[in-house]
Amino acid sequence: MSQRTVMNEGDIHRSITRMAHEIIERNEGAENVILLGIPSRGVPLAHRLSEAIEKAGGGHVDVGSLDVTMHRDDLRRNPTRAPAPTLIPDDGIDDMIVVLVDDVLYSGRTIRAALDALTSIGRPTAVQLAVLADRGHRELPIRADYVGKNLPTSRSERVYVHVADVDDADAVIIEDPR
Ligand SMILES: O=P(O)(O)OC[C@H]1O[C@H](OP(=O)(O)OP(=O)(O)O)[C@H](O)[C@@H]1O
Ligand SMILES: O=c1cc[nH]c(=O)[nH]1
Repeated sequence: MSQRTVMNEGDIHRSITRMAHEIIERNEGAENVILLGIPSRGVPLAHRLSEAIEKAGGGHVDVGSLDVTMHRDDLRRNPTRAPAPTLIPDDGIDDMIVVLVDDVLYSGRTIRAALDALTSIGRPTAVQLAVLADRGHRELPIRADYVGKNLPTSRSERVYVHVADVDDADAVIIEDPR
């Protein structure tokens, strides 16, 4: 097995800062934006994006978390996943621009489940997607609006995002089982 670090703390910080600027530019400000992190690591990343948006002059952006466990299409194959909290800002998501935040985008199935989960919560004006790492190999017609880094990978590899809030330090690592 081999591992290689493809993003370090500085790279992750710069990517989040850039994505924050892109969110502000695309939405002509961030006053109608809500960030919903997908547990587990999407949630601390959403908080960091919110801080970066505020630093970039976009003002305060609410952050919540969206658990997708019960909406997954592999629930029957893997029934032991523990649900995580869904926490929606008090004013809800109606007529807001929801930016879903996740660490890795791969098959797209987690994001499909997130879109399903959102429909029971409200009707946003638009839903956008921010991911720290896009490793390709999509199985559904889903793409990210904001990407920290595109990581060409083989299917046998696995991408691990470490965030200091949960792990020891910030890093993005590709693990090759061979
Ligand atoms: O595009 P996909 O094929 O759905 O893969 C991406 C998802 O996989 C990982 O979550 P995982 O299910 O491993 O759980 P975790 O967040 O608890 O690590 C990652 O955090 C994404 O949410
Ligand atoms: O490589 C992968 C694939 C799915 N989810 C991850 O976090 N990494």
